Amino acid sequence: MLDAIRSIGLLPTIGLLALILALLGVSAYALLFTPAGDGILLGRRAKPEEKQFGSLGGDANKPNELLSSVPSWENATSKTLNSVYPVSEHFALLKLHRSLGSPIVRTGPNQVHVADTESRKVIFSQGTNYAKGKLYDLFDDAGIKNTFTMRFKTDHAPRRKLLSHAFSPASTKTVRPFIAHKLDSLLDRLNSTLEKEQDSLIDMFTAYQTLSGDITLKFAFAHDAGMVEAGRLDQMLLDIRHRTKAKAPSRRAHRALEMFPWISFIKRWLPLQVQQDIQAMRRLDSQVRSIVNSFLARGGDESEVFQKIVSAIDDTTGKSLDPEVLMVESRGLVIAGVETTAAAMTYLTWHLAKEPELYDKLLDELKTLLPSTARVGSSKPELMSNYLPDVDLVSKAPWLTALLKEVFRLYPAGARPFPRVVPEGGATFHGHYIPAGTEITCATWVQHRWDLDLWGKDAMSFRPQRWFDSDPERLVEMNRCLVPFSSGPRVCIGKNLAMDVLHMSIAAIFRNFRPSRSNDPARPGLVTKDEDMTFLGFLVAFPKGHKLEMRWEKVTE
Ligand code: HEM
Repeated sequence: MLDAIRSIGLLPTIGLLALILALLGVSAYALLFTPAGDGILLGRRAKPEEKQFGSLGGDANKPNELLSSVPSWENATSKTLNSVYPVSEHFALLKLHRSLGSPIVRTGPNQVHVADTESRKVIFSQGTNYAKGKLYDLFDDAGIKNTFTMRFKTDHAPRRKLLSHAFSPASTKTVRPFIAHKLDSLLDRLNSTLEKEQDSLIDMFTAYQTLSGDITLKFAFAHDAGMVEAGRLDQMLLDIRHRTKAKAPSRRAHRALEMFPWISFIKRWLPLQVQQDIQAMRRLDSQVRSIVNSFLARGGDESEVFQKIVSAIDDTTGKSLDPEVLMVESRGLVIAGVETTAAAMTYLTWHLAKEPELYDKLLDELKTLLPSTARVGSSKPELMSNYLPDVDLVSKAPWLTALLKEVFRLYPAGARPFPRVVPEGGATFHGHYIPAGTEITCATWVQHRWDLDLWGKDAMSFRPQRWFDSDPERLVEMNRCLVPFSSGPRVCIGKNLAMDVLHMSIAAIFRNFRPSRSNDPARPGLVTKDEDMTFLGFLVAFPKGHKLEMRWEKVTE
C-alpha cells in the first residue's frame, strides 16, 4: 500500500479509494432500492420474453400518453394506486370506478384497472397471453422464482405441470385423515376452553391459522408443527407473516444480501424495520432449509404429498427440483395456503356469530349429514376415520355451499389487484385502446361487487340467500363470475386442499359448537368490533385487528 502511495502519490490514492467506495455504495444502493426486475435481472441473463416485456414497458411508473383517454383519478400521473393505498387498494379501486362511473379506470401512469367480468375473462382466461406484472418479482427469494412468482408462461407451465400430481384431487384426499386429526384437536381445545372456570374467550383468527398452518405445513413439508395442540402460532408461521408483510426495501435488501453475502457489512446501517424484517426472513430460511434437509435425509414415501413434489421430474430439464428451489417452492405454498384458508373460516364464523338465524339453518343442515355430535377429545388419527365428515356429502350441502360462496364473494383472500401485462399488439377494453406493455388487472374483490345488475342492489351486504332467490339465468352467471381462486392458467393450485379443509372444518366445528349469543356486557358472545374486521391486505387479506375474539356454546342435541 505504502509503495502504491509512493508511486502514485497521496492525493491520487485517496481519490482512487474514494472512487472505489463510491462505486461500492452506488452498487449496493442500486441493488437494494431499484425496483425489482429492472436492469440486470439480478445476476442472470434476461430471457427473450423478459426482454420483450422490458422493452414494451410493463412498468406501472412509466408515463404512457396513449392512456390519456381512460377515465382517471387526479393523482394517477404521479403515483400508482398500489403505493398510495398499500393494504386497501381494493376499497379505493371500487370507489374510483363508482365515482367515475366507468368499468375501466387509469390507476397509474402506465396502469389500468377493469371491474367487469367480461374484461376479466379476457385477461384471466385459459390460453391467455397476459403475463404476470413486475410486482411478482418482489416476492422472489435470492432471484429464485416459485410457481406463484413466475411471470412468464415458458417458466410457469413446466413447473405447474411438475406440481400438478401432488395437488390432484386423489393426492389431496390422502391428507383428509390428517385434517380430521387436527380438527379433533381443535374441537378438544374449544371444549377445554369452554369448561374452564375462568374466561372462555378465544381468538378464532389465530385458532384457524394454527389449523390451516399445521395442515399446509404437513402438505408442503411433511412436517407436523403441532400448532393446534399448542394453541399458538409457531415462530415459523410468525416469520412467514412477517415476510408477507415486509415492504419492498426489506425484500430487496434480503435478496441482495442472500446473493452477495460479502456486502453483509452494510446491514447495520439499514433502517431498524428493514433489519428486523431481514432477521425474520433469515430465521425462516434456515428453519425451512433444516426441515427440507431432514426430510431428504430420512427419505419419504409416495404416500406423503411432499415426496410427490420431491420426486416429480421437470419436463424441460429432465430433473427433479434442486433442494434450494424445493425450499422456495414449498415455502411459497405455506405463504399461499395458511392465511387464505384461515381468512375464509374467520369471516364465515364472524357472520354466523353476528346473525344467529344463519347459524341455525346451518346446524339444521349439518344434523342431517352428521346425526350425532363428534366424540371430542380422542386426538388419535386412527380413530378419526370413524367420524370423519363425508366430504363429498358436505360439499353438496346447499346452505353450507351458499354461505361459503357468499364468504368467497365478499372476502376473496386475494383481494388486491394482481397485475398482468397487455401482450404484443395491445388490446381494446370498453372502446379504449390499451397498448402492449400496459399493466392491467381486475381485483376480484371489486369484480365481486361492481355489477349491480348481476349481484343485486345489495351487492355490498352478506346475504347468502341470494344464491337461492336469484333467477336461474342470473344464478348461472353469478356462479361463472365467482372467482375467489382466480381463473385460467394461474388459477390457485391449492384449491382442492383449501376446499377440503373448509368443508371438513365447517362441518366438524359448527356441528359441535355454536357461537355464543350472550349479550351480557361482562361476557359478550362476540367481542371483536366490526371496525376491526375490515378486510385489508397487501398480498393476502386479513381482518384489520388480526383477531376474531368470541365465545362459544356446546351443541348437545
Ligand atoms: C381459501 C383459500 C385460498 C384462496 C382464496 C386462494 C386464492 C388464490 C388466488 C386468487 C390465486 C391467484 C393469485 C395470482 O393471480 O397471483 C392463487 C394462486 C395460488 N395459490 Fe391459492 N388460495 C387459497 C389456498 C391455497 C392453498 C391451500 C395453497 C397451497 C397449499 C395455495 C397455493 C397457491 C399457489 C401455489 C398459487 C400460484 C398458482 C400459479 O400461479 O400457478 N392456495 N390462490
